[in-house]
Amino acid sequence: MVSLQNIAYSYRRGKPVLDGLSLTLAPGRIYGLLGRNGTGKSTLLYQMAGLLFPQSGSCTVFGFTPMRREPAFLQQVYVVPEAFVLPDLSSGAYIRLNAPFYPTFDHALCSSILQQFGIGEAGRLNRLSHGQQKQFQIAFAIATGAKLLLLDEPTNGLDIPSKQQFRKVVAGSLRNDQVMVISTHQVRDLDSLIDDVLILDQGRIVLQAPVSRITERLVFRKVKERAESGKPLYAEEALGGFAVIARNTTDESSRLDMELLFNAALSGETSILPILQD
Ligand SMILES: Nc1ncnc2c1ncn2[C@@H]1O[C@H](COP(=O)(O)OP(=O)(O)OP(=O)(O)O)[C@@H](O)[C@H]1O
Repeated sequence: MVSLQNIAYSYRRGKPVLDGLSLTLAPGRIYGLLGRNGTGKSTLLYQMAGLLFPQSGSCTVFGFTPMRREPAFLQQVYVVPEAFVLPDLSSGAYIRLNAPFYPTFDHALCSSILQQFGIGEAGRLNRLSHGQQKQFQIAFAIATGAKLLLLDEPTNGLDIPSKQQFRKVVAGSLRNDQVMVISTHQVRDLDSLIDDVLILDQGRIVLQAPVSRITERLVFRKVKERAESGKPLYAEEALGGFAVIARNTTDESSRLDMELLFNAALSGETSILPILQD
């Protein structure tokens, strides 16, 4: 269990990035952390990882306080940062040097994911392309078996087949005692991968809801005329008509349009968020 209570954090005085943020994450789930550029998604991930310390409030991760940075905690958390530099080492040498920090590291799983990404025979890591370096980092992260996996914009730099591969690898490898948080502002990349949506805005989580609850209570439709959907809760122009969100009053089954939900949640439209509350 990951629990953040009333966290505040600012880099510069008077400019809070996190401002009274509370959040609880359960094992066995993949959370999609969405937010505009610069809203504080990375800052939030770093609080959970013990890389930044809350200025007020409390954070606990599987019973540990991340800011204490105890070795037993650090073995159980892995962050793939948005930007990183890999050393001038072969993948095998990198794994031999770094895997021992993670007692649950699974070498067979690491090789299998690297194969799936098509970089099984990777040469020197610093000579791989940016996208391939990202794939290597994702494979290493999953293979650590860490109970908290934090992926910051993991699909940035991946081409379309690699994004599909990423979704397949992640969906197929999470154990039910692990929590994964994937931050992105490219909301479509998380389609059909995540269990729960988290939206961060103005220092707080403005929406936390399982995808199942969202599609139970709301319907997402494409219509030619705005009026076709009765009185939608939210509508925006889309190719050939409108994309709309309406209340699901007839157990209609529709596919979550994450981008539309994200736009609706941040549009100032106040009727949608209360409908999705627990
Ligand atoms: N080291 C730093 N010093 C000062 N300000 C910072 C620092 N790191 C981030 N910020 C500021 O904090 C805010 C949140 O940044 P953060 O990187 O957490 O956002 P983000 O949601 O991850 O953004 P993006 O989607 O663009 O990656 C931004 O306004 C950013 O300029």
